[in-house]
Amino acid sequence: MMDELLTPAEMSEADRLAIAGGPSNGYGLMCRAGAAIAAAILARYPASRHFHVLCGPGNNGGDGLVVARLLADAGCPVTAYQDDSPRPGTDAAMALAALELRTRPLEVFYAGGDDLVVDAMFGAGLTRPLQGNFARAVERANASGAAVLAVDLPSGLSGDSGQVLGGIAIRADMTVTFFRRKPGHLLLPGRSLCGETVVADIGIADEALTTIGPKLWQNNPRLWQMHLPRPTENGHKYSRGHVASFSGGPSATGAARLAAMAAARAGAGAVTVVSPGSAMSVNAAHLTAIMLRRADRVDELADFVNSRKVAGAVIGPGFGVGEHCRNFVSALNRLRGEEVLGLVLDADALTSFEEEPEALFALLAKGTSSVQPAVLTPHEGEFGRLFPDLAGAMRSKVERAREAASRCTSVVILKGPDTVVASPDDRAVINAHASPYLATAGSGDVLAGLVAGFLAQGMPSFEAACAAVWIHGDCSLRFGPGLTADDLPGLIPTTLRQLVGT
Ligand SMILES: NC(=O)C1=CN([C@@H]2O[C@H](COP(=O)(O)OP(=O)(O)OC[C@H]3O[C@@H](n4cnc5c(N)ncnc54)[C@H](OP(=O)(O)O)[C@@H]3O)[C@@H](O)[C@H]2O)[C@@H](O)CC1
Ligand SMILES: Nc1ncnc2c1ncn2[C@@H]1O[C@H](COP(=O)(O)OP(=O)(O)O)[C@@H](O)[C@H]1O
Ligand SMILES: [K+]
Repeated sequence: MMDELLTPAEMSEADRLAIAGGPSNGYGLMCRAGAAIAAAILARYPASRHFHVLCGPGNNGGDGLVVARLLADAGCPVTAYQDDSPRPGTDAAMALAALELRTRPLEVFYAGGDDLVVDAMFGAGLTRPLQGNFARAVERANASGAAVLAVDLPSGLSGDSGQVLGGIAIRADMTVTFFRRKPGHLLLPGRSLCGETVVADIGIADEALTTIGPKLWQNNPRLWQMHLPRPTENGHKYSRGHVASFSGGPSATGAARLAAMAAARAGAGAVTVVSPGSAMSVNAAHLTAIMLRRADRVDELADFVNSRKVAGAVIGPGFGVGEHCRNFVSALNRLRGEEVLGLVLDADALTSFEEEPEALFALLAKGTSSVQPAVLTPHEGEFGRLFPDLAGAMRSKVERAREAASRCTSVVILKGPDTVVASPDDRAVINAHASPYLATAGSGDVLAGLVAGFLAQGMPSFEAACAAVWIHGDCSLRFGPGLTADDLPGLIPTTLRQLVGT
């Protein structure tokens, strides 16, 4: 499985283990890395007019020096640029010694539109913003119109967070990294700076992963496909999971219906929109397969959940912010682990706790391991209301989601173009399988309903959340332009059929 993501620190541990286990030493790995890059260049950009290799002072630069040597050996017109020679005794110093070309200073670098620029300035070891000749070389490369291939990571980009340190980074057409992808290849803006990312095998054995024990993956069906619910031959509608989706008042009912339809398409055998009395007639006018039940008070809610075997609940979309919402959330949470298998809190159910997030965290911290964690589905705005100190881009989105999941003892789906799903047990995924056409009103309601549909069928919370995010994204990719949230539930069956069969 290639879905593990390694932080730069974990990658350097993988390098260390590979070197300790032999047969390659550090220079051997560097030569393999350089060979993989040169092969990619000759396969993709063989007709470039000139090959410019920008080298930094560390091992990323060392990879570049190997590339320059191999391109020259292949008869390509190549210039290598480097300001400071690598420290004596390092692998990069060996790469420089093996290069028969004389390197040129970075300040003379200039590329034309038909050239190829190989960015080997900085990779995993970037510690501070690019300045001086490095920053100017990045500007010239980005403005040149030449194709740009980045070694390991575009220079200026943090492999940990996907953030650009200091505002300037290489914009690559292709990035070749080694062994496994890094979070920065998938998190934004990193993903859009990498271009196509290719992972090269440089001879590091997969066993290194056993020692490192990474807990971050690229979201992919391989991680959760075996947990997807399948109906049993002798099942009935309630044994397939009954989901309750909670509606707001008469002018805010659509969101709960979108979530309800998504839960039904996820395979829940029965789905009920639970509505305040004031919105019963609006909801009734728009529902057919989905059932309808009135509940204005907590005792009515509890009565319904207990009598109708509700296994999953989604509350928040269009529900309304305030005390009534807090009361319903805490009533549902009391039932979580008893009647209700799974609870999804979205939108207003999160915002309602803006003034007292600790109260929500205390509610959700159910002690017994037999109770599935709740699933929270904030976008960045809602996330900032519950976790103000974790808002903003100062820390990696993965770290922020993980910290949030631990605080609220729940699975957190931190939505956006690079949605992160984090579990309180520290597992996390980054999702890159989605179309920007998902940025349309109501698509988050569909996602929340999908999660509830899977939870009601007994799927574990983390896997249910990851599956819902990927399937939601897959639907958007298949539909493309013109997508509205109303289209999404109807797209779910085709994706599901590919994952579970007929
Ligand atoms: N390990 C292995 O065996 C293998 C590793 N491989 C390759 O190694 C790469 C990682 O190498 P690396 O650790 O040497 O880091 P790298 O990205 O070259 O930068 C470190 C140097 O840059 C400097 N520096 C940092 N930021 C700076 C700035 N803004 N402006 C100026 N200077 C700055 C920093 O200086 P310092 O911060 O220490 O002052 C240090 O000198 C990895 O991406 C992959 O390509 C492959 O060959 C496979 C085998
Ligand atoms: N640029 C994008 N690329 C991919 N997915 C996106 C993008 N922007 C938003 N999304 C996804 O669309 C959904 C929007 O949800 P949300 O913000 O709650 O909207 P709403 O409240 O209108 O339903 C989330 O699943 C989010 O991850
Ligand atoms: K680089």
